[in-house]
Amino acid sequence: MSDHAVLLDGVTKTYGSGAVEVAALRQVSVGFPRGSFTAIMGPSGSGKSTLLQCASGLDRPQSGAVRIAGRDITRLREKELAVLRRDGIGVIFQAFNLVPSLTAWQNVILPSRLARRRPDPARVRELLHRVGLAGREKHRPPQLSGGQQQRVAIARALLGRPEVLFADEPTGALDRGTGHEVLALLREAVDEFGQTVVMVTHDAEAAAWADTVLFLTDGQIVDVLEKPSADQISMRLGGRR
Ligand SMILES: Nc1ncnc2c1ncn2[C@@H]1O[C@H](COP(=O)(O)OP(=O)(O)OP(=O)(O)O)[C@@H](O)[C@H]1O
Repeated sequence: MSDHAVLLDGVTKTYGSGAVEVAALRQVSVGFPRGSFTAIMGPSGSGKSTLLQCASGLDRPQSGAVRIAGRDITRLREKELAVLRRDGIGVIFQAFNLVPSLTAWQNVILPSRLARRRPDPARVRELLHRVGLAGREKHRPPQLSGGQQQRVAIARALLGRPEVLFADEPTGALDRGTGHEVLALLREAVDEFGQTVVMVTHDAEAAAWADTVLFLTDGQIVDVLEKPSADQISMRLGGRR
């Protein structure tokens, strides 16, 4: 058994064809060790979201393999992939995918219920509290701001303690305090529960919570920093903060 929770091997993803063809990922090979926290950074359009989409099985690459728990998910049938995505993978993406007719609480526990698990109400309460939604449990998504909806999605992704958590800009829409709490929750998922977190971010301070920071440019990994400080990350990004 590999000690990688997720392994990409020669992953290539191209959008469009002919004159409008864009190579979003070019032969990307990278492993995310079990129980590690990785941040992915890079300029706009460098392929960060595409990497998360392919790694989480939301999109299929043209070539290459994506192994989760040793299985190449690019070869799974839709039904098998849906089960893996429900039970083993948590996603925190900008498209929140909340059910508008359900309350925040009901949205958080929905995947567990679909998987026939019985969520612990104390844990649901704690998660909603820590993402700053105490008192909002009965609100439905249309009654919540965009950032609050995203926090419901974060609590939902954390509740099932999936092996792997993919997060695309999880703190982008949050104030500093709530962003800090969300990063602490992701760090705790790794340190206390051995989960694997892969997070795309533009923010050097957020990336400094990770064990490893990967830099993408033009669909390729061009640099890797281990345990960098926010200042080292900013310097690598060219002094911008
Ligand atoms: N559905 C699509 N159709 C066509 N091109 C796409 C599609 N999705 C992404 N691309 C292109 O693929 C490249 C990589 O996009 P991606 O969204 O992965 O970049 P990113 O690094 O996440 O950018 P950002 O930081 O702006 O979110 C870009 O050139 C983008 O225009």
